[in-house]
Amino acid sequence: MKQFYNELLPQKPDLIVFPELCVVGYPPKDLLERWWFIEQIQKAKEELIALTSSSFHPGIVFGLPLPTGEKQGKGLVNAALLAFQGKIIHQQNKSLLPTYDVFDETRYFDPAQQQELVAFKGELLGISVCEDAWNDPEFWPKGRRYQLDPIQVMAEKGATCLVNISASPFQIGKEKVRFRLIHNHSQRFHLPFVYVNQVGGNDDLIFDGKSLACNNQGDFIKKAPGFREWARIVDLADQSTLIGDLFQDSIESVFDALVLGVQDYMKKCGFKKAVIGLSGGIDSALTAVIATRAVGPNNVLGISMPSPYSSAGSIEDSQRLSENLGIPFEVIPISSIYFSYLKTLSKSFAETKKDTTEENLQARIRGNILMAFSNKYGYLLLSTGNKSEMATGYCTLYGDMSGGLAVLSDVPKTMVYQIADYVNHKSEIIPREIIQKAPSAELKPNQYDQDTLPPYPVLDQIIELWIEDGLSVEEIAARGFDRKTVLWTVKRIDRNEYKRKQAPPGLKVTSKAFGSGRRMPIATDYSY
Ligand SMILES: Nc1ncnc2c1ncn2[C@@H]1O[C@H](COP(=O)(O)OP(=O)(O)OC[C@H]2O[C@@H]([n+]3cccc(C(=O)O)c3)[C@H](O)[C@@H]2O)[C@@H](O)[C@H]1O
Ligand SMILES: Nc1ncnc2c1ncn2[C@@H]1O[C@H](COP(=O)(O)OP(=O)(O)OP(=O)(O)O)[C@@H](O)[C@H]1O
Ligand SMILES: NC(=O)CC[C@H](N)C(=O)O
Repeated sequence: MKQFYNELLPQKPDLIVFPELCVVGYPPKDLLERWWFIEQIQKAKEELIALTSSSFHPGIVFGLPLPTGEKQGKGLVNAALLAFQGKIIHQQNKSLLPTYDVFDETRYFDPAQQQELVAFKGELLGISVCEDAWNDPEFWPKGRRYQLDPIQVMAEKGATCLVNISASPFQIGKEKVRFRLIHNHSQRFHLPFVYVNQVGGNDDLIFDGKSLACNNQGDFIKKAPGFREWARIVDLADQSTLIGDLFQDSIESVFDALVLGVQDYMKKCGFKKAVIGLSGGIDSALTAVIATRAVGPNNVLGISMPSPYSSAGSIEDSQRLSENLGIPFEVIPISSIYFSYLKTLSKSFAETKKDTTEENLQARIRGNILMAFSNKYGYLLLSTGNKSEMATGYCTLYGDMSGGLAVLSDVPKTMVYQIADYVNHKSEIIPREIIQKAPSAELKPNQYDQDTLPPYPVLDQIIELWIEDGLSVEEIAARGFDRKTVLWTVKRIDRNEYKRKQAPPGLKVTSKAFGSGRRMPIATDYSY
């Protein structure tokens, strides 16, 4: 923050705006329950105020948790402060505390009691915090709506300029929603609107930035690029509106989001290098591309671990992928370990037939080897399972589910292919053979995903309707899907909740990811 402040000073801005809770990151979760954490926030606040002490310096708006000093309630607010000439000249707390999906703000914060404006350099500023700008019926199709509209209150009190500081995580299609939201406010009240969003990854959430500003007609006059920190001066009287393609293509933005998610997870957790099991399949290939883009080719190790059931292509294709990416590559055959396991267990399993037990042994041997590299060299193991597999439990607990971060766990298999096509749009990075081969776990002879699962285009639509849209079995079937397939899929999704509870955290890119925003019981028995 200080660096940006100092960089912008020579351009003599009036006001510098930073995002919601920028002092602590979003969401700080139960750290907010530690008194020493709150004390550190106070120190950071004083340092930021001190930046503005010279009378030549601009004001700054920034977001942070602040104690209310009250014995009642939660005792904290999610606040926006305006500091100027070494003092706080305005505090506006957040009114609408989102408590749904990944948001849990009523657990920690008390809502604002009122909306106030602040006079600043000839303007009356209406400063709001993220969700306070989201009370627009257009965006709550299921009827959820707050009674209060803080933006309307500020406009009616006579604001001449609206500022919203946000921590709005990425999800597919959300960019357009935010644009419409801010445009609507600006046009409705004939006021300029400055919207400043966080950027960076925090665990499962990826903040894409893409801050923007409208003039008093609702025309966009500045848009920040996505997925990187950026600061520019905006003249709110500017009438030269942005035209052309305002929205980033959604597949490209999912790729960028995943890269940033991996990059920040590794940086913030102290990992320099990552390790990935390369099967010659598309999931591990795409994971390797994302990791390479995130931390550079010298920091990603690909390991091929052929078993008796691996196709010849599994090693060759992985090797070609590694060459294309410029990442180091090792081959560690697992056949002898696998046969040794079978021998060790042969007496105990003598009366039994081969089943998934033997399949899973291979996945677990690979998981063990990858974790040995993680332990020995401090690599982060990236797991490769996609959303379709995580939904249906088509993955082995303590096997291919091993790892610290599940890069694709919110990316349906059909989207994995779309992202792979995007990756290859300029030149072939993922070898064509990897994209064209039929998905196979290669854990027994002639095993293909489609022998166990419905075709991915069908499966992914059912998953979306069940998980993201919350439809019932009957509603999904009414959309033209075979009822038996729908029932099989949703039962399998429910039955595999136990696996997802033990899975590594995954990066959220859809409106409903498995993770902090979807809380389901494991032990359930209800009719569909
Ligand atoms: N409610 C519950 N709470 C806690 N634990 C529960 C449980 N229900 C079952 N379990 C346990 O879970 C075990 C079954 O889970 P698990 O051991 O994972 O094995 P399972 O799900 O039976 O088998 C894994 C399946 O995934 C396929 N696979 C594996 C690896 C990669 C890929 C791929 O294409 O990427 C596919 C593989 O071919 C097989 O069909 C049971 O033996 C039981 O111990
Ligand atoms: N032969 C192998 N060598 C190295 N890693 C493997 C191998 N087979 C499987 N894995 C690891 O286990 C994960 C699950 O792979 P699997 O081949 O079973 O199915 P998949 O979900 O179709 O993945 P992929 O598309 O990457 O093959 C792979 O992504 C990879 O990380
Ligand atoms: N931090 C917030 O208040 C985020 C909630 C808001 N609806 C968003 O996703 O942008």
